Amino acid sequence: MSTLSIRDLHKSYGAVRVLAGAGLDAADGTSTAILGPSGCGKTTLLRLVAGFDRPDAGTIVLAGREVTAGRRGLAPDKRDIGYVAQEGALFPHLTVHANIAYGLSRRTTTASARRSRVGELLELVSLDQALSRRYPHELSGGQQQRVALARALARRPALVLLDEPFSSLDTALRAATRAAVAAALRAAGVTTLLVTHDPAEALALADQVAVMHRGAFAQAGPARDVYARPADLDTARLLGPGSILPGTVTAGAAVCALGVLPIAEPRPDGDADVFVRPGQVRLGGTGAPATVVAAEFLGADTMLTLRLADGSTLDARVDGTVTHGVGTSVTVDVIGAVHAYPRRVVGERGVTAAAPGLGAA
Ligand SMILES: Nc1ncnc2c1ncn2[C@@H]1O[C@H](COP(=O)(O)OP(=O)(O)OP(=O)(O)O)[C@@H](O)[C@H]1O
Repeated sequence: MSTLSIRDLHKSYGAVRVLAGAGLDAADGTSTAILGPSGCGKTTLLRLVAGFDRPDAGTIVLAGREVTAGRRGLAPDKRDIGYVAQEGALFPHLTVHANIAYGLSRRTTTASARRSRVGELLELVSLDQALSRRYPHELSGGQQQRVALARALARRPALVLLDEPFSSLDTALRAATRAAVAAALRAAGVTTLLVTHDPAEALALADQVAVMHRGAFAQAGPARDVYARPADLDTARLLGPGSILPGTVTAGAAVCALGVLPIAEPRPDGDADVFVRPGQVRLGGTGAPATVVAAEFLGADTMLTLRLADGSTLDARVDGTVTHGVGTSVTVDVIGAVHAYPRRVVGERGVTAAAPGLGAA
């Protein structure tokens, strides 16, 4: 059963069209990551679901109830939604306990029931009970985000919305907070919508990844499926780095400066952009000749930029112990299937479009 059903949502601010027919379903108890480039409309979509703003057209159904019905739609506080903003937005003058208990009604719950619920929630988000007497400024950024999640979960909402909840945290804190939040959400069994522009975050946290471009969803599905078969070149690039090589699809295989390569999904014959991830490239063997034009040492890995025989460049992620200087001649092979998309051409007014006669990606 779907907790959330979004259909054909449209929203413009003045002349700026932000959402253009966005549609998405989130099944009960699952987590969905909305992944998209900056400005594609992710936060706007979340705000419409939360009820902070009204769509121009389209419907949002939450737990079987159309919350967009009527002139104003259902008020945000009646939607049974928990919201975690980019920087937690805890009340600075309230303790951790009071922040988490904020949404628990004093009319319907006793002080001891509230204390015990706050204790449960602190445990759920892996925070020490002793923190409950502290104020937000006495917590690290990661702890603040976990308190914000505990507060959002306090009333056992049908849906939790997370708007880039880890973006203000540094790398180490980010990984630990992400793991704690993911575990808490799983344990709570609550349906979750997470907005992010970080592919690692989307792929690691979510059951479903929904890719948004220019106000609509290009693709949605299980994280592994979307990563293995991105619907278009923009989606492939959004999910992680890769090189785009000119080539063709011929008899079901990609043909480019790297040779004849298997492709991940069937494509019609024709000119193509061939997309290769840096981790797929192996040096040595009998592969295509290339020259190292740049090398960046990253610790465990080294990122090499290679020039191929036809002049195109290819990024390769190799072991950090490999020391190939600029100018070194190497050979390269590709592991696994690559992606190939009908070649995009720049239109008369600078608009990119699929090359004629190749159909949609
Ligand atoms: N209230 C508003 N008035 C005018 N324009 C707005 C308003 N809210 C959003 N926009 C515009 O809508 C577009 C989408 O914004 P939105 O915040 O939804 O994008 P986003 O995908 O969440 O981006 P980011 O990842 O950078 O946060 C942007 O061009 C933004 O400037």
